[in-house]
Amino acid sequence: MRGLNPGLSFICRTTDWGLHKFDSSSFYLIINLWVRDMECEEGGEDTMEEPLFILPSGEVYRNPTEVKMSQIVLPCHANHCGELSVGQLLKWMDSTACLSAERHAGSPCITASVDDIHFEHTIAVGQVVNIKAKVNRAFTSSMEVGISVSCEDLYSDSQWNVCNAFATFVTRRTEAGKVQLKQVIPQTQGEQMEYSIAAERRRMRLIHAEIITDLLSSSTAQLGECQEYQDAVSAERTRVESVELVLPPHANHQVSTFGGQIMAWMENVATISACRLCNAHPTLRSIDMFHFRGPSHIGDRLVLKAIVNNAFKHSMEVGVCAEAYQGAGALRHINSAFMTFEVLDKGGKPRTLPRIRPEPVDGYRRYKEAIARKKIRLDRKYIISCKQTEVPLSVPWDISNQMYLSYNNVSALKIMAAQGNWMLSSEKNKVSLYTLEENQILCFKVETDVNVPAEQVFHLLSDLRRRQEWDNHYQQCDVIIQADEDDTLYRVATPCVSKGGKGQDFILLASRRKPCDSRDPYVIALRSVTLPTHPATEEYTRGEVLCAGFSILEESSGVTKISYYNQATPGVLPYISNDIAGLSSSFYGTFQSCSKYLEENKDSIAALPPSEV
Ligand SMILES: CCCC(=O)SCCNC(=O)CCNC(=O)[C@H](O)C(C)(C)COP(=O)(O)OP(=O)(O)OC[C@H]1O[C@@H](n2cnc3c(N)ncnc32)[C@H](O)[C@@H]1OP(=O)(O)O
Repeated sequence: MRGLNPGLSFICRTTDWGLHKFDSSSFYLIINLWVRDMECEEGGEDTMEEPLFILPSGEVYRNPTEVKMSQIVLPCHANHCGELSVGQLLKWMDSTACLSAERHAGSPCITASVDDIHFEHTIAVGQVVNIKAKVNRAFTSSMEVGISVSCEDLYSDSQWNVCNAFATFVTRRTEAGKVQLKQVIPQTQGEQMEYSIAAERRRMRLIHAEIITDLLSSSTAQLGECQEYQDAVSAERTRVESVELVLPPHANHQVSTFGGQIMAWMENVATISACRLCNAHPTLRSIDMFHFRGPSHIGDRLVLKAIVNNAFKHSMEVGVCAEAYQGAGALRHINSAFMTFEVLDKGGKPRTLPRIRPEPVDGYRRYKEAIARKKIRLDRKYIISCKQTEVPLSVPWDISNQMYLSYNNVSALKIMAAQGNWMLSSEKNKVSLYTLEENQILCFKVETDVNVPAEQVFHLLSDLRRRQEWDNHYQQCDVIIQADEDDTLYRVATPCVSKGGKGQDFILLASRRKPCDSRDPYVIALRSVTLPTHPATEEYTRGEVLCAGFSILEESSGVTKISYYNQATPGVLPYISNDIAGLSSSFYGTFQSCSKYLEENKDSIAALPPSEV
């Protein structure tokens, strides 16, 4: 039963609403879900496949935008080590994703960007590459396409994941102007989840360049002088410049330069550059976002430049840039990316790399920026790539991981909200309490309708300082840092629940999001973070929240559904006591005072100028 003692009674300490308890029906639910979870793992099911979804007509549902490509890796697709060249893989990924985008749009589409990609495995000649792409969400003229790549060994009948990527495609403008794409209607739970998180990924994508620039300028300023290493390789030695004439075979079906071909050329020069540092075969591990800044056409000369920006113990960062010109025309910036390489020994372990000696001025800048980007990448890996259950409760917050922490905060809440197997536990005065256990985490959802427009509910609930006005579990709430317009760090203190005991305090990151379109809810996500300026004190027990928050959706004019979510982690489950009545009455009481407060104050919120709502 994985740490669960059926004889124990349970008390769950949730962030906001004090101590809550469960009854035996909840306990039965927890056990059942746990057992189901274990059976899945032991059965060794293919985790890459979504379960079949049967339509009311009895037919098996298949996403209408889904496109699949399978390719046997031949020697002509491979490098001299017999591994599929990543450039070739990028071409196949781009084509598959473009066909999916065009299936949704019904018109020609171009690649605008491809988010960061991390390659888990190399693929050998003779193995099969299976690529699957589908449109997760359409915005105005752009859409996010999710791409999954797996490798299949036909002789051993085994499959494994190679990478996942998200690409943004844009429909070509017509003479009438920008095209408005039709919406994607998610059908399965997986599609619902991707649809919901796509909005958050888009937000991050569009601010990515600006945020990274700010981060680099603040963090490189803190770095001291470059370290001098004996036997370091001069960065100049790794510089590569190569030109390609864009010929008809390099064009896509719309007669502009095929995006996959540009990425493949970039990967080629980056590999040469990496090889010059280590004099060995480098393996590409990850690529930081490709952004296609402008088009290129047949007859263009594409100038590709690469250089090793910095080499660390086991990895190096190569900067690559693609520029185009026609005849005597000026250079146009087409694309830039950063690629991380490793050199593997015979046992597949990363080898120690030679260090780099940068050139003065620009070389130093690139060297320092590579250190800052490495930290950002590690933070990203730690926060985003970890499974939710592996992320420690409180992650240290700092300016360099702010973007990924707030992404993680919002997406974790959206993932919880998109779960389809919530079970109604109890209902009272139109407030419903649901429970769900996933991956050893017990989740709660409390839902009610209020006669207040969603925007006003959002305004009131997203300022945690105002919560004391309706929630007596919030004793004190102060803003510590206003990270940006939508992300705030608070310290919240709650009163003690037992006689003579201590109160609890929390350091919370609150991330608020307005809807991307009318089908989206307003979201207020909360999670614990740690801040060196706010350590735990003697006076309070430091409490932690893995994932909590509100989803606020206007169902009809002036009627809004408020859903409050919270998670209890395995760590607190053993302390949970067997009394759902306590849990329910606390949730009901708090929710009712919240609804009452909203309805009483809606006029004062409505009177606020639009900029403040
Ligand atoms: C067979 C594979 C397909 C191919 O080979 S395509 C060839 C390679 N790709 C290219 O040549 C594209 C070159 N880039 C361009 O033409 C332009 O930059 C591009 C993508 C049209 C965007 O131009 P803009 O002037 O920014 O146009 P816009 O402001 O109206 O925006 C249009 C929609 O694009 C989105 N967008 C712009 N930059 C982005 C980015 N970095 N990442 C993700 N999305 C991005 C933007 O949000 C807008 O979306 P929406 O219309 O609001 O839904």
